[in-house]
Amino acid sequence: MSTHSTQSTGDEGQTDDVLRLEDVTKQFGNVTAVDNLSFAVREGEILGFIGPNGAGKSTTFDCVSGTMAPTDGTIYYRGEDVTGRPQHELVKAGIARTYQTFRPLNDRTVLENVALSQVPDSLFSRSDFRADTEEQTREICERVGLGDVTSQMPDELPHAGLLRLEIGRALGTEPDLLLVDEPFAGLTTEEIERTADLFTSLRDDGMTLVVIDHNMHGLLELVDRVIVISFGEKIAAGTPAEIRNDPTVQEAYLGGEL
Ligand SMILES: Nc1ncnc2c1ncn2[C@@H]1O[C@H](COP(=O)(O)OP(=O)(O)OP(=O)(O)O)[C@@H](O)[C@H]1O
Repeated sequence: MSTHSTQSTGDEGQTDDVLRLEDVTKQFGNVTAVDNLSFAVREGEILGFIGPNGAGKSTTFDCVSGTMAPTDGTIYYRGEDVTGRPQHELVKAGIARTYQTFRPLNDRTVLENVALSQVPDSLFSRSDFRADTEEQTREICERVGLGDVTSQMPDELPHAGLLRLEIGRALGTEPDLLLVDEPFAGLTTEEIERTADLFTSLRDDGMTLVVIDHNMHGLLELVDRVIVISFGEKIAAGTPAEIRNDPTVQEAYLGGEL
């Protein structure tokens, strides 16, 4: 992971970009889900990526993480053009994501779920499961708050536990850049605080995060900077305070309080 750098506002002229999208468009037939979208993610920041329902946030994550290729535009990761690369290559390069709908392996324990998320090259030595893999897996389980339930099955976990497992599986790939899709949905206020603390600690260790969420209070408390999209287009970028008071953003949310 990389060293945390000093934050600043705005979106232009930075040289410490981890990720840069240039004019990215994604169409599904006649639907333009992402429309000529450009923005950068800086080393060591927690970036909020928000917008109303259907604005194109998850589709942007899909394009960045290699779940699908954009129709047009370019995605740079650490200066390299990675547009349209398959997900397994991007995972190896250091990009991980979580999904709104959790995707655990339901017939595997918590420990096995996290172990199996690790990049296959590092998982086995010949045919043996490496001892250091298990140690690392247990450390990840501890880190996400699942240290006491490593032998449980996913269906025994409460919603917050499944979220932690989703994050643990992403951490198993040892990402530099973690894309988190709506982590706070369905969590209590206390669980939101604990999850936000986990993200902050990951950032403090040098990871860069992009977080989508509709819980504005939780998100704006957490992030360093925010990009707002509506109908696939960027409509605002700034600090949480700037975004809270931005009339364009308030209008996009149909008068909803930010
Ligand atoms: N696979 C698909 N096929 C067709 N249309 C799609 C597909 N995926 C997304 N869309 C459409 O693209 C648009 C953007 O969807 P997306 O899920 O990216 O929005 P979002 O901002 O993540 O929304 P939400 O906050 O509700 O999760 C929507 O109009 C959606 O219906």
